[in-house]
Amino acid sequence: MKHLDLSVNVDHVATLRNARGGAFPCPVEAARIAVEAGADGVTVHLREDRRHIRDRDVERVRAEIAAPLNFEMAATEEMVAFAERIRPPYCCLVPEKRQELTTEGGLDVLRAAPFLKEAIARLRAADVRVSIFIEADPAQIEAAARLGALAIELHTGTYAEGPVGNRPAQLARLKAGAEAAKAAGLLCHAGHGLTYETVGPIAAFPEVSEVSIGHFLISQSVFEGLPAVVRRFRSLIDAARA
Ligand SMILES: CC(=O)[C@@H](O)[C@H](O)COP(=O)(O)O
Ligand SMILES: NCC(=O)COP(=O)(O)O
Repeated sequence: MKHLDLSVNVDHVATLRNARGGAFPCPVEAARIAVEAGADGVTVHLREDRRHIRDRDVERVRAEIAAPLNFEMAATEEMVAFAERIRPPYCCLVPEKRQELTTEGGLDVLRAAPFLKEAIARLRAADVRVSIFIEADPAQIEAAARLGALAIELHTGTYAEGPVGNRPAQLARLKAGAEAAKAAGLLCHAGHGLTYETVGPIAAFPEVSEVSIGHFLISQSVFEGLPAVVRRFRSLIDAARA
């Protein structure tokens, strides 16, 4: 089966750095180490409140890291203008709520503000490939295609973080979403909450071409070291793909 890209999300290296307000650990250095260990790309989410990744981190990842940057952001005027300036190869539009601990669900494309369409058009004009973080709902996926997205990223959080007994049903829902993306002519990415235990069944979907993994991967690095964790994810993904 075709190679599946692993994009490593370094947001929570910045969370640790910001806990003491200093310069370490550095998310750009983490990105460099992850790529050296076999990551195909780097993901960062610049939140409106800058709680972890900051503007300078994104600029430095873009300028200093050879692997493609997947820039996650809310579809706001501020973020679109930022993306137009740094022109990341990939941009993933995500819903954002100031009080949430992490992203709580997919972007509701059917009810999205009119600005979403303008945001996608402006990003495309800046040569940015746009994906939308979305629930595995065929109606949402078809709407994403109509808006001009190149890809969707299936929200895997409900599968990965929910009760183990619900996983077969959640996987069936995600698989149908992956098939709907393919039928709509969209690339299919997946991510949120994935771990060693939950990545395999998602990587086994032939429609999925990229997974982005952050919180568990960075947390586990405290115990195993970042290169070892990236290598282990790489081999779990490759095994599921074989
Ligand atoms: C879109 C997605 O699932 C995650 O990348 C999420 O945006 C992570 O955000 P935090 O790193 O702030 O939890
Ligand atoms: N898009 C998902 C992502 O970048 C990482 O999500 P998580 O593994 O931190 O939940």
